[in-house]
Amino acid sequence: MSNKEKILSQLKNKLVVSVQPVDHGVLDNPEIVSLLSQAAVNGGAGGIRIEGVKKLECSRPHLKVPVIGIVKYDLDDSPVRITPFLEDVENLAKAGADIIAFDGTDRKRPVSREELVKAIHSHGCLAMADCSSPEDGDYCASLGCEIIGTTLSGYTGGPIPEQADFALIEYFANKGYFVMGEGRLNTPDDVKKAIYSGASCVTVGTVLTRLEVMTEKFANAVATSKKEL
Ligand SMILES: CC(=O)N[C@H](C=O)[C@@H](O)[C@H](O)[C@H](O)COP(=O)(O)O
Repeated sequence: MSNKEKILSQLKNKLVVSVQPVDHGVLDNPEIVSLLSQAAVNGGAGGIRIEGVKKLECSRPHLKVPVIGIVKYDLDDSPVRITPFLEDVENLAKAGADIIAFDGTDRKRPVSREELVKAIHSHGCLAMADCSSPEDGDYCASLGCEIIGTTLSGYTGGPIPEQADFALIEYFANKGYFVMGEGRLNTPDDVKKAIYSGASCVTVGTVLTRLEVMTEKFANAVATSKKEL
């Protein structure tokens, strides 16, 4: 079995946990990301997604499951945030990523999607395209991306929908892609629906690893249902 087949078979029908604590929050550091990742694996995660080279470096030695690496930026001249540069591909690969995910959308970007995929493959990693639409997925699949994700559906303009994009999962699955259902999968039922829609595996982030975001939801629920003393 090739390395590529091995990694895809390890991920098939598995939960990936995206361990991306709130930016600049108290949990946003490499040791904590490493511990959260290990806890996620202990709870049954079959893969981990990590943002940042240092965090990946620190977590990798403790993880026996496939690791998806990304680096995120807020650029002045491009809306693309996820792994826009070639040097990040190199650094993520050196830090031990098995898979490198990048923004697979057709938007203004510093480096073309073709160049990114080539670089990811040249480092022996699998390429995952974070897509927003059927066109993104079809194009990135034609470039040889091994994993097509719904990660960016709902995040390229307009209001963010409540629900995950199950229709996009189904579209990609019908094309025969290895599909990562990702984005707004917030409950075990969402995850089941994603798999039934054809996802090969799923990624869950915010509800598991952004403690401040989730706490705020509960705190608001309490605050808005206060009874008079
Ligand atoms: C749109 C974007 O930048 N998504 C990011 C990609 O890395 C993360 O912020 C998400 O947490 C991740 O995709 C998992 O999704 P959710 O947190 O909804 O389970």
